[in-house]
Amino acid sequence: MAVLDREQDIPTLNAVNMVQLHNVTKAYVNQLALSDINLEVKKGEFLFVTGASGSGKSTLLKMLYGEELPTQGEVTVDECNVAQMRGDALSLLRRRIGIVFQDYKLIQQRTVAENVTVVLEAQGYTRKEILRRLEPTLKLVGLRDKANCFPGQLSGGEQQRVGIARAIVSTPPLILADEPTGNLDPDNSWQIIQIFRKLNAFGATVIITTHDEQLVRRCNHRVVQVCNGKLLTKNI
Ligand SMILES: Nc1ncnc2c1ncn2[C@@H]1O[C@H](COP(=O)(O)OP(=O)(O)OP(=O)(O)O)[C@@H](O)[C@H]1O
Repeated sequence: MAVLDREQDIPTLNAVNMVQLHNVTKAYVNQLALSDINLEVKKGEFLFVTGASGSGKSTLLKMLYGEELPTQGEVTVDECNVAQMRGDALSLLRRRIGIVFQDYKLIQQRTVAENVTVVLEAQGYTRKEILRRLEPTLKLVGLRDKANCFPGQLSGGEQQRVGIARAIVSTPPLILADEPTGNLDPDNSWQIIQIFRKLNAFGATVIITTHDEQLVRRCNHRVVQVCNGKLLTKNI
């Protein structure tokens, strides 16, 4: 996999883009994480973000849902300038983003079904609507027969499917997954990626960070690499 050149297209605002980073720098107190990066992700695209540990992949994703703010530059998601969003507006934007974590972040005392629907309950969906969404979501991630299990009764791959189900049950147009296969073996990793590819085929924009170069090579999707705070375009 050869690194070709910098992502240096100047972004232009238009509705075709789901995500746009324009001259974005992110500095933590003692650490420059990202330096003057530009990135456009079109609606319906599937993007892998690769890079060494500590290169800034998670930071990039966190800026998309407002968990971290850029030190300089502009982060636009679904035509919203994320840094300018506050309170309800930020909550509404986040509802349009499904987030999947490497460590699943499941509630151990709740069943699979409850873990998946807890967000819908918090968002005020009716019981009928929650049930209408639960069944096809569990089917899509292959967990229909595990709805009443607790996370501790599931394998790592199954727990990650619950994490994905929770992220997608409200059918968000943007799905962000931070090292979703980081704790999984190659077979499970591949199955998880197949779920994301299916969601992408249904129209979702998907952005996945990963260390797994082999996995990336098996898929024919766009790849960018974070390296020394810069974004490089990669050819697979
Ligand atoms: N809250 C924070 N405060 C200070 N420095 C931070 C903070 N979060 C991340 N960093 C630093 O910023 C850099 C980028 O971190 P980040 O977590 O984005 O990397 P990463 O590529 O996701 O790493 P990994 O693959 O290990 O998860 C690292 O040097 C990290 O130590």
